[in-house]
Amino acid sequence: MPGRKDARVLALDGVDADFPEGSFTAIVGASGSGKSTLLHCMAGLDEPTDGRVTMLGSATSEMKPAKRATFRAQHVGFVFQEYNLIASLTAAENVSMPSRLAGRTLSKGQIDAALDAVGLRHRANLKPHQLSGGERQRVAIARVMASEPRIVFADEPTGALDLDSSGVVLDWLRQLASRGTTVVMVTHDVEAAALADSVAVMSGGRLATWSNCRDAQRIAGLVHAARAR
Ligand SMILES: Nc1ncnc2c1ncn2[C@@H]1O[C@H](COP(=O)(O)OP(=O)(O)OP(=O)(O)O)[C@@H](O)[C@H]1O
Repeated sequence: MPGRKDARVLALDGVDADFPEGSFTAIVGASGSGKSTLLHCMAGLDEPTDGRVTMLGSATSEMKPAKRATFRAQHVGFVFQEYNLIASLTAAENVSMPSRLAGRTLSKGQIDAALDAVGLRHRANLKPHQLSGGERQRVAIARVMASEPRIVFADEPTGALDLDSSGVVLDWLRQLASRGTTVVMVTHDVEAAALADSVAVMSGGRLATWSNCRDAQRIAGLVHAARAR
């Protein structure tokens, strides 16, 4: 822990998981159970003190940071609650940025289509501070759509959205997986988790249960049971 050298937190403990290509997995669990840490370790945003992460056949946890960043730019998309939009760029420029970093230039038509899909074409020239929280989240989604990554990590993708927009986002994540993208989504929303192909339940830094359950109430029960264990 920063500033407290002796204090140690075991955020993840013996997690062993495989996310097949084209699968849509929800990671659920009580607050503090390690969901975001797992997502960050998988995505290479945090470095595990022990263990190994492999994506698309490459051991990304063993890559040097610069190589891992290039790998992420080429293959990975993020939909995080903090949006991670670049403040000085417009919505349209934010959408085109990952592809530019990966060495591809998007046409105006591709950028417009991605913004259209999330209902924000009319906001293309605005900067993040001129958009609402939900709109920023939708720009982050358009950005991932336009760059068509092979893997998408989503952390509470519906957290800042109203019911309608949540439905659009979840539909889109489903479609993405059906086209072969691997989607891993951390969520507290059991209704959202019920739309995934499988649900991983975390508790105390461990993966407590895997389930194919599509019933929100039963998923809530699994979270509760894992917490009680
Ligand atoms: N930078 C950090 N320093 C110290 N402890 C941390 C840090 N990040 C996370 N933790 C701890 O690690 C554990 C797992 O945290 P994590 O954020 O992964 O949980 P989570 O399941 O995503 O929680 P939430 O649903 O509340 O977002 C928690 O006990 C948390 O307090």
